[in-house]
Amino acid sequence: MPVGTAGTVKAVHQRELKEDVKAQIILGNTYHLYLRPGLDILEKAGGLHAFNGWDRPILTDSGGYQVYSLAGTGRKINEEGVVFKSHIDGSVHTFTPENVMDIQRAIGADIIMAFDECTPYPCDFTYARKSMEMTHRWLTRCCNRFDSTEAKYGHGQTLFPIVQGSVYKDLRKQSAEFIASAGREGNAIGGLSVGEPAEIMYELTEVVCDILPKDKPRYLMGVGTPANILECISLGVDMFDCVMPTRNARNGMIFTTEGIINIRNEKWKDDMSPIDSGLGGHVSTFYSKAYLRHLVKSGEMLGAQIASIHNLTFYLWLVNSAREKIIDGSFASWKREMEKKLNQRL
Ligand SMILES: Nc1nc2c(CCNCC3CCCCC3)c3[nH]c(NCCc4ccccc4)nc3cc2c(=O)[nH]1
Repeated sequence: MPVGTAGTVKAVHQRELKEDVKAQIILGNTYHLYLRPGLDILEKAGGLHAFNGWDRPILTDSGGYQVYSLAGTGRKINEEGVVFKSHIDGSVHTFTPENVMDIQRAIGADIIMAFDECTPYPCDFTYARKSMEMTHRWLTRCCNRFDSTEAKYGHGQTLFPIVQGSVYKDLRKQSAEFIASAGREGNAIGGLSVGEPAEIMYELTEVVCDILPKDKPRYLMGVGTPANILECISLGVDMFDCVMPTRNARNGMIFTTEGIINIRNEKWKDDMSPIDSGLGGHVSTFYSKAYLRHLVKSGEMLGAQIASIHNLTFYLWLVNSAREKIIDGSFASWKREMEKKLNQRL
């Protein structure tokens, strides 16, 4: 799911997202959109879909993680919620389980994330248990608020709860059972991809996926590299979001079907071959490596646009290919073949 922050997937038009990248769900950012442009503008527009013109599903995160990672110092967490200072103008705000439900309803997200605490890593068992238990109490408050309010713009909205428990198996099992018992349309796995080794992330993802209901989508938040994604698909994950394809594109890290390219590297200076002839989509075959390198080195906006569309097209190609291989029963062997290339630096 391509990540947007301020109501846009950076440097990419909706038409390109639909026609080139072939994206379905994109992410919006509750923390950012609440601060700017603000709910009054979004409501006047008729919601985020009307505002940015994306007529497919939008998922918004609940803002807790963004406060944790963006507002940094100025925040204080207590049972009520999180008090934080805007990174834009320093104004003080409070997010609670109740008001982030209202905020995400007002944004008009199709998939609304529960208000949780992403437990920092590393932390001791007691801290992780207390943090998980608060996330569970907050989930109950989210469900009560969500179930007693209506969608604002005529289209349905659904709430996904989020499993926590840090890196402790017993807590992860407890949290997965509690989240599953909420009986929602989809379930998310949080508190991972926060600095823990990949093997730990895989082990806990497997533990949680084995407990969450098989007939509901499972969303692993904030993951990840192409290799992480293939491994987690094999463990049972259906949905992913990561800033990597777009953020890394802007500094020249290009994912291709043959391996990873740092386009700023001298070696691509006179390579007139397409960015990635193994990938469908316009930009990957229309533009050369040398041209993209030149644009990125020159800081040209078109460089960020081409690299972002290409990387997103690659990520969507990877997961669509994985789906096809699962259906025709060849996923395990295809994954082994792909893994040789995914980590290869060209
Ligand atoms: N509620 C919630 N969100 C989480 C997120 C944010 C997911 N992306 C939202 C999206 C909304 C729109 C704006 C962008 C973000 C996570 N991201 C990561 N790792 C990222 C690790 C990473 C990977 C590559 C580059 C930077 C950071 N772990 C996460 C855990 C949680 C969690 O427990 N609870």
